[in-house]
Amino acid sequence: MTRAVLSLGSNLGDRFAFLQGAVTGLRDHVRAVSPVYETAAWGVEEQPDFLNAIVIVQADDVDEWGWLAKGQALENEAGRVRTLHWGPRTLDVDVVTVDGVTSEHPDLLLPHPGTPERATVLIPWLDVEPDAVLPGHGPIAEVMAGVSVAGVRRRDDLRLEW
Ligand SMILES: Nc1ncnc2c1ncn2[C@@H]1O[C@H](COP(=O)(O)OP(=O)(O)OP(=O)(O)O)[C@@H](O)[C@H]1O
Ligand SMILES: Nc1nc2c(c(=O)[nH]1)N=C(CO)CN2
Repeated sequence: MTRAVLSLGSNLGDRFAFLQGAVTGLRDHVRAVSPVYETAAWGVEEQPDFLNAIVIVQADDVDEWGWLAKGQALENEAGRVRTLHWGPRTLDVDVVTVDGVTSEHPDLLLPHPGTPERATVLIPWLDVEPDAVLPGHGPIAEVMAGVSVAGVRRRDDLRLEW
């Protein structure tokens, strides 16, 4: 059995519908879904704001590569076109962590190396798992203490169904 933390992001088209589509696609495996956050883009800053959320999933028969494949299938279903690195996208699904698994394979780095710097991941993750630990970095509450919360706003008017 594996349990994974997935990060969802969208900043093109009907952003909320793309996040909801991903959660619906994962529904057999979903254990928790965070609130939705409106977030200023990092990386390439001249692009529309993102909606971000975290989903906790669990399954008997899905390993870390299986979670990556499910995420990529959902991105493809959302019509994602790969253009600019860190550029706009209808749907991004990152595998943040998989319990008990670390990986240095470039196609599947675990934990996802961006996590310790990204309030867009840490804030929604804290909402659903306040005691979570990021392997190699410690409790996420402590990691978050060193990260700016600027540009991250909770959207209580948006709620993902699962
Ligand atoms: N933990 C991971 N989760 C998702 N994709 C990963 C992970 N580790 C490595 N990758 C690889 O990253 C590539 C996808 O990169 P993508 O274009 O989505 O990056 P990005 O979302 O723009 O940037 P970032 O990965 O920094 O969030 C894929 O080839 C995938 O195999
Ligand atoms: N706020 C925000 N900015 C981003 C995001 C994201 O999910 N949220 N994802 C990116 C590429 O992975 C690039 N920039």
